[in-house]
Amino acid sequence: MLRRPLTRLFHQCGVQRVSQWRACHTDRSNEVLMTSHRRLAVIHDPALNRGTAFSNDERERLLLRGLVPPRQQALQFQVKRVMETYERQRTDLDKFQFLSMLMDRNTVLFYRILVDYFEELAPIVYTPVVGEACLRFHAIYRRTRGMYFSVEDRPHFRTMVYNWPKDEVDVIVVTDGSRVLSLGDLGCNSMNIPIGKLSLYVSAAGVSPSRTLPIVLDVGTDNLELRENPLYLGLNRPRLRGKEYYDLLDEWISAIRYRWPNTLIQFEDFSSLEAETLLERYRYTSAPCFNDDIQSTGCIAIAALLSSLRARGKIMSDVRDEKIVCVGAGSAGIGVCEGIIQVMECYDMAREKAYKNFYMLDENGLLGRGRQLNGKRAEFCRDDMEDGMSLLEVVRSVRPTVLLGLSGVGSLFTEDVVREMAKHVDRPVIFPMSNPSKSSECTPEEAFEWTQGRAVVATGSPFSNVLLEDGRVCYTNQANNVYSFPGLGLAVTVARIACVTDEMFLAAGRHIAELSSDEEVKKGILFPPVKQLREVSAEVAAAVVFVALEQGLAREKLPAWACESHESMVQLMKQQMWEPKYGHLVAE
Ligand SMILES: NC(=O)c1ccc[n+]([C@@H]2O[C@H](COP(=O)([O-])OP(=O)(O)OC[C@H]3O[C@@H](n4cnc5c(N)ncnc54)[C@H](O)[C@@H]3O)[C@@H](O)[C@H]2O)c1
Ligand SMILES: O=C(O)C[C@H](O)C(=O)O
Ligand SMILES: [Mg+2]
Repeated sequence: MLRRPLTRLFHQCGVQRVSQWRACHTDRSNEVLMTSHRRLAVIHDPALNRGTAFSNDERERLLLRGLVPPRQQALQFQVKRVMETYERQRTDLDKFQFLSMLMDRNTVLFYRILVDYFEELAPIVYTPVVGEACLRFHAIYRRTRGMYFSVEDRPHFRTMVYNWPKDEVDVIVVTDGSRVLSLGDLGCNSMNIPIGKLSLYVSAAGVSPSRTLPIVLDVGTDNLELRENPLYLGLNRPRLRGKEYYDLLDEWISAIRYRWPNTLIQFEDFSSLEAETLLERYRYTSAPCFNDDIQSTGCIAIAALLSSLRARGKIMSDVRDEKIVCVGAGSAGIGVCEGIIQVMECYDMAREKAYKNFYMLDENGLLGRGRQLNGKRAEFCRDDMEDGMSLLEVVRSVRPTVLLGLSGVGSLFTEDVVREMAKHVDRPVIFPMSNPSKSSECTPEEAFEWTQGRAVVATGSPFSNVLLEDGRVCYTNQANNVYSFPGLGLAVTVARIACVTDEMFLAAGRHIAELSSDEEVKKGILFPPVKQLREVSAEVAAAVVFVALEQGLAREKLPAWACESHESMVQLMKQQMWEPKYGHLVAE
């Protein structure tokens, strides 16, 4: 395990331990809601609303008699009705809208169906359909959710944060909409991204929905088509850049920290330069924050790669022998490759040597001799190869074992490229990780067809398994950061982790790689399917908490029984998960 100077981290993050396991942490699944609302105000509050499920007693106390149909229905029948209507929606965007409206109406019912039908619904509320919903946000907008902080709101951020009605916020997901999936600058239309990510914190890791806050920073957009559209809901101005941009971010983070000093902040879909700069600016100087596209994507790539070693009958330390071609040198590509370098370091490989295992390409081809780049990117330039070589040339000359796609450009892994790779390796590892689906560098079907089913495949967006002509089933995996951020959020919330470190993502990635059985892995199933994400999140959370304990960053004193083993910690994490069910509703 890599180590950082912990005393410095401890000091910078202002860690203060609490001495007691707080009683309020004993059972998050069974929330008690208190309300002074009565009559329609109850029904119109999605956190309180139970639709037809209000009990007679609740109808009496909250003055609801006559305001809802007489027959009382259990949650399971509401689920049945909602799912029947959902199935009748014609397009994916209709389904997205239907679910958004349900989310606005009844929190418990929305999350009940999301948890129960996760595999079917996650691709709608999250990748890939959320991308389409962002493109159309201005056209399909119905009701506000979350908060917007715009250039024009400066210098009022410190007062604005008090407009949010909750004193307790566990997780914020924030974007400035500058790089939404591979769809480019979508400005204020990006709000569905934080909403979608947070709905996965709740459904996949049991973070309480009332303690989440989606935020868009409207710093303008350079998307002229949007700006000129009269229905666009963001500011009609070019994107703020340079010092003014960072000043705005400083004001925003200071306002957030003023009201919610411990809240986890997830930076999402910022364009690469800003993503990397903001991460370095805030990671050790303010309370917990991380960049999902860099760190969390690194985590799932680590998991997929290590698990693929098992699939190929190798041992984990063989990671040092991988030859990795990564197409895409944005923050996601760099985050993934840096994550894999950390794994190589765990197996005693010197960092300088580890860089030699990588061949990175951007839109100008291979990062080779003479390429002028700064920071981490410069480390990946190959002095021993000509700059700008094409992907096919690189694959031909390098004979890679692993091909990563983080370019945001669909179909870059052409038949020539994949067949060339497959000539030299028995089981080519092919991870087209770009989102949404149409930006996938190749489809699993193509990867399996061009390698006669020998490839080990993981994609960013969900794809089905593939049936080859000879009757063999080839398994695909979704290498998406959704395997990591919800569990991390649960860990930070429960253990009140002061600072999110790379070691936490590393431990989580290594752990996810162990979750599938040998039999599954041999078939190419690299980790459990998304429908088991709640279990995976508990595993991830436990792995993260142990790193936090080791690094002295857990401020909550956790019960001794939970710290005894990984399994006990998983049990604690499961206990802490919010469950979508109608709990106690107390009339104040
Ligand atoms: N699977 C996941 O969990 C996950 C997580 C984060 C990001 N992503 C995806 O990764 C992609 C990239 O994200 P980013 O933030 O790094 O974006 P980015 O725009 O900063 O980076 C894209 C990189 O690809 C390069 N590129 C563009 N066209 C190319 C071409 N034709 N050939 C080779 N390289 C080319 C660019 O030069 C740049 O280096 C997006 O599609 C995003 O959705 C996936
Ligand atoms: O949103 C996703 O599906 C993954 C990732 O955060 C991305 O930006 O593509
Ligand atoms: Mg993202």
